[in-house]
Amino acid sequence: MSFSTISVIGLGYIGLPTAAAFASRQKNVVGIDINQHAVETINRGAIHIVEPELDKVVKTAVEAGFLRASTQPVEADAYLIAVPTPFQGDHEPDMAFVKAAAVSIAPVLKKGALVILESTSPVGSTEQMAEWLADLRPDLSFPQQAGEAADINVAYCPERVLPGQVMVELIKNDRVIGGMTPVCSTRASELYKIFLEGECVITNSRTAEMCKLTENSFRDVNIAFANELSLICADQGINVWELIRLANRHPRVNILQPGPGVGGHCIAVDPWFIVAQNPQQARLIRTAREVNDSKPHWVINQVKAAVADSLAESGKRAGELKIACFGLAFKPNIDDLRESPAMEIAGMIANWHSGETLVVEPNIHQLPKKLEGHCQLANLDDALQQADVLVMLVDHNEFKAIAGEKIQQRWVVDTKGVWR
Ligand SMILES: NC(=O)C1=CN([C@@H]2O[C@H](COP(=O)(O)OP(=O)(O)OC[C@H]3O[C@@H](n4cnc5c(N)ncnc54)[C@H](O)[C@@H]3O)[C@@H](O)[C@H]2O)C=CC1
Ligand SMILES: CC(=O)N[C@@H]1[C@@H](OP(=O)(O)OP(=O)(O)OC[C@H]2O[C@@H](n3ccc(=O)[nH]c3=O)[C@H](O)[C@@H]2O)O[C@H](C(=O)O)[C@@H](O)[C@@H]1O
Repeated sequence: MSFSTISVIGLGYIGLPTAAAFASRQKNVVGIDINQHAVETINRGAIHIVEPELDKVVKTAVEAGFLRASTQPVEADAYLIAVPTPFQGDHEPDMAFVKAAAVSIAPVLKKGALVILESTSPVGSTEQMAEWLADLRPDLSFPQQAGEAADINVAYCPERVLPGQVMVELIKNDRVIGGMTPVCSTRASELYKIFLEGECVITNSRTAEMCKLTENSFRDVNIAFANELSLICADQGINVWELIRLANRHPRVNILQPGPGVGGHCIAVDPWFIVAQNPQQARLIRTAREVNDSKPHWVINQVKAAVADSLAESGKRAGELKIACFGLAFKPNIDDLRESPAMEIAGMIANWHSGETLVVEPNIHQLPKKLEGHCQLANLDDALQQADVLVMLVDHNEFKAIAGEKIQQRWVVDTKGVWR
């Protein structure tokens, strides 16, 4: 069966670009979201999130009539579910959004439909989702009972785009396709081939789920290695960035970069899904999470030491001393503050410091609520002129371009090694 109507459930950083990619290939796409504001914005041909090039693709698709958004699920030939999968409690995966999405499409499912889970999910989630659907639609057969002959095909197809490059990577990256049966995989591959230039690599749903978690855990473990090195080097009086540059000259060594910690809502979250399912075996993955999560606290101690040195040198009282934090985003040149270690550090500094804490973040116009009343949003030049202690947290292009003489004679804590 061909795909004349495609429905994407969840129109956020993943769902909206995916919906727009299908619509740009002249497929009839209906995006579903529980967020009324997102739905209205998209139906105006605008976007509610920041991602380069997405605005143009959405505008064209909406104006051409191929993309529309709604809060009400519709009958479709294929459904892609891209809703959040955060953790809850002691880092347990929270599948409530996926369940709600599955429950919402169950009444409109028709024989022959394909349902794809894209949300990053623990192993077994696709089978669980198929169970939820089967319970609600006893009149239809699903792969867990009917195998290849099922009325509804179900697959897990994870997304691996990098925020900031989504519109390129969505099309170019290879895609792992984890069907519950080979027929499910074939149909899912046919669907993605509508816009995909990368390859569809077929496996089963459990392996595809684990593959997504593995990719992000791999990155987390490697960043933890760099962060651990930064602690060791600080103790040994060695410049960690020079060390990594040198070590990376080895043909088989490729160390990532240390920083203030690991942020974003993926790398700092997904490895916990493996730990939650396999706590005994996932020792390295857990430790990497702990190393990365503890980095902001180490940075705070560095800041406290710099403040003590600055006070001793200047003879000022603590309340007279100004600290400037450079960057709040979770990584360079974006405005996304989710799970950002820079935010955590700025907040901790402001709570601890009795003087003024300035924050420079060129990608936002207003301080997030958490920091309101505790810090002041300052422009780059004012912060450079006024602050006694400079804390570099995010290597935004604007900060990398600061001339060396502007930061001289100040106490500097540089978590990204850009002002060395
Ligand atoms: N953002 C990224 O770079 C990547 C995200 N992922 C994964 O993709 C999934 C989605 O992530 P994002 O798009 O970043 O999240 P997001 O938070 O930007 O968007 C999710 C959207 O789903 C909507 N939603 C929630 N429950 C719903 C429901 N029952 N029905 C309809 N809509 C509903 C929300 O209102 C929101 O607009 C997550 O599992 C995430 O881990 C995977 C790869 C990359
Ligand atoms: C394996 C991998 O590269 N996964 C990507 C990742 O996107 P995300 O933007 O979260 O990753 P990132 O650029 O590594 O940034 C995560 C965090 O790690 C930090 N970071 C990154 C690289 C590095 O050398 N040092 C470092 O400290 C960043 O500053 C940031 O705080 O997670 C995405 C996701 O799953 O949402 C995934 O689609 C992306 O392909």
